[in-house]
Amino acid sequence: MDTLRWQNGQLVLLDQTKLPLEESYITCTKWQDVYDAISILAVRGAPAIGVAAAYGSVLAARMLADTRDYESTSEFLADFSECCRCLDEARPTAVNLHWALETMKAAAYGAEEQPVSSILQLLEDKAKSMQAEDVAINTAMSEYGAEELAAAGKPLTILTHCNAGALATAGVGTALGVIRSLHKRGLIRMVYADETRPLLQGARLTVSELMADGIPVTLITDNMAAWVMKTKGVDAVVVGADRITANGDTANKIGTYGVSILAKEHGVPFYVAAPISTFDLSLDKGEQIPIEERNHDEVRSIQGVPTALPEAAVFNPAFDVTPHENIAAIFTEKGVIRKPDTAQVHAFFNI
Ligand SMILES: CSC[C@H]1O[C@H](OP(=O)(O)O)[C@H](O)[C@@H]1O
Repeated sequence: MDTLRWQNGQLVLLDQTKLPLEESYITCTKWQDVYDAISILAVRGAPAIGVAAAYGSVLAARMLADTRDYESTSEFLADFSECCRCLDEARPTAVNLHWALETMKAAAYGAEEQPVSSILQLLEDKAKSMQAEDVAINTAMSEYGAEELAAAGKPLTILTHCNAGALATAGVGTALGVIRSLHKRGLIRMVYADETRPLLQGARLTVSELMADGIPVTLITDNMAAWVMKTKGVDAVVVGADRITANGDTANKIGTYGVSILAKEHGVPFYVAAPISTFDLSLDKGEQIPIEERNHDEVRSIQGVPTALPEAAVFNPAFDVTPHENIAAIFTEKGVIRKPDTAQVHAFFNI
């Protein structure tokens, strides 16, 4: 199952809202299709959202060129930027969406002396290279993370939250990439996967990914994490990320912050695996990260089956922020940031 693939000038997305019981695909022929797919989490996960948006911008560029005979490239670029701005509004927290669209805009403006037809091909090539690069990024990050955790010298029991796997990226995943690499080394005893309410990315996606790879995994409900840490010998927590600020504060799926506190209480090291593109160094600390709030019916139901009265008041933040003090290390494709804080992050980025 490909999370996403560019096929005959169209973006084909695995519809993750239907997994794990149904494998169906959404074919995006215009950028608005990509916007919709991102907003309903048919495609999800920071890196995958970025790559999908990059292809969405290619669809936008083609639509503009097909519907108007531009007198100047600058007019085309202005309209293209507006489409990118609209795509950028699909979801607010994962910075990879913004990073990817800024990258595509920079590529387009870097060729503003060229005719529109050349820019169309350049944008398609750029989106394809972004997808290929994410594959390599995942692999490099996974090795750095596995190397760090292999130092324990024994098979490990890992707890993870949400899905930071192949379904969240173009490659093997971030947190699940580290777990896959550890498994290849014979260093996974068990993975405990939080179901991750309300949308159950852990139960629906992480468990099925790891089972498909023959990696031992046990599904737990989110409220079991503390007891599992206390009674099951969890050696480490490894999660993904959606946005990391300059001091190492990390936004990730709602519930991650609580897991980090439980980990601290039980003396379990807490790790984040994320690509460089997930860092937002324009923000000094996590309280500045925009937190997406989603439809209240996601909390009043499970997979569409009502579990609360329709009038029940609801709070539905899709993410929370783990303070850098709770994070033992951040694994990236360029290396490991241990005990992340502003000084460590700046040193890592040579700022
Ligand atoms: C590899 S990033 C995955 C990251 O994205 C998920 O959020 P969502 O499913 O809402 O896109 C979750 O925070 C994961 O850790």
